[in-house]
Amino acid sequence: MPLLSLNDLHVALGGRTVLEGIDLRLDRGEIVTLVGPNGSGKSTLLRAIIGAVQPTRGQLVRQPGLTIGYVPQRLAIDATLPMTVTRFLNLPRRHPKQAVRQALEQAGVPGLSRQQVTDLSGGQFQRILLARALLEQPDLLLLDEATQGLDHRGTADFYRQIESVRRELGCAVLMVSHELHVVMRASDRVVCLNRHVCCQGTPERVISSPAYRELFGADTADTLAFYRHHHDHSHHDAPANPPAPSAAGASHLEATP
Ligand SMILES: Nc1ncnc2c1ncn2[C@@H]1O[C@H](COP(=O)(O)OP(=O)(O)OP(=O)(O)O)[C@@H](O)[C@H]1O
Repeated sequence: MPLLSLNDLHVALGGRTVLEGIDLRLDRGEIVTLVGPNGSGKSTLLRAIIGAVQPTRGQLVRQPGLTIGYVPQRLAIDATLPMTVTRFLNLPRRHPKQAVRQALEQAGVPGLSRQQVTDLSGGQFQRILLARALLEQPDLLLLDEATQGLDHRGTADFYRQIESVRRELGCAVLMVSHELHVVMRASDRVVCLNRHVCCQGTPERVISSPAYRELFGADTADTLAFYRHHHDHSHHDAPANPPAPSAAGASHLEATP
């Protein structure tokens, strides 16, 4: 049984259909990225999965006992409120000390427990939100543009952390991202959304599909291909984050550096 399956899912907000006929299945251990233009329904889809919005038609079937960790697009914290990271992670309910320590380690920020939340950098705060989601021991981790506002390095580091979380916990990850060039390396599958699912498959298949090119432009697809070249040779300056091997059977888009 899949962790989650959406069958012909429709969602209407304010009397307008924003998601239409969504069929999607998520299995344990896979990293799936949702891409799509602004307003295409990506956040709404995540919110439907956590139960914050109700489908108007279709089915959303969760594996019994499924636990979901959710990292929202943004979270406003009252800057005048003194609060340590540990205290923040224990809201709204307390967790054992060991669990908090472990979540911070898994999020890649083991040393931040006593830091004031308001003193954290943007990248550190996103890691704390990730730790908060990991406290739930999720089978499925949902990330809604979790790297918004981070620089290129911070973004790449964050996605590397997500891959390590997936390895350690064996959870599935569904993430919304606009940073396609970075996400390409970390995703097993890309789902392109524009109210309905336009196309889905391995990153290579999606960027070369006509539906994707129509939405984002052929230029974007060609630029992205550059980021996923395959190394059968060595460089003098090895990249800090070498591209992951491509999935078997994927169409091969290659650019020479
Ligand atoms: N509470 C609401 N009431 C009415 N319409 C809404 C509501 N929330 C979202 N919408 C509309 O639903 C559509 C999808 O919004 P959503 O936030 O899911 O898109 P998105 O793909 O995540 O966008 P972005 O990339 O800009 O974050 C948009 O047209 C938005 O205006």
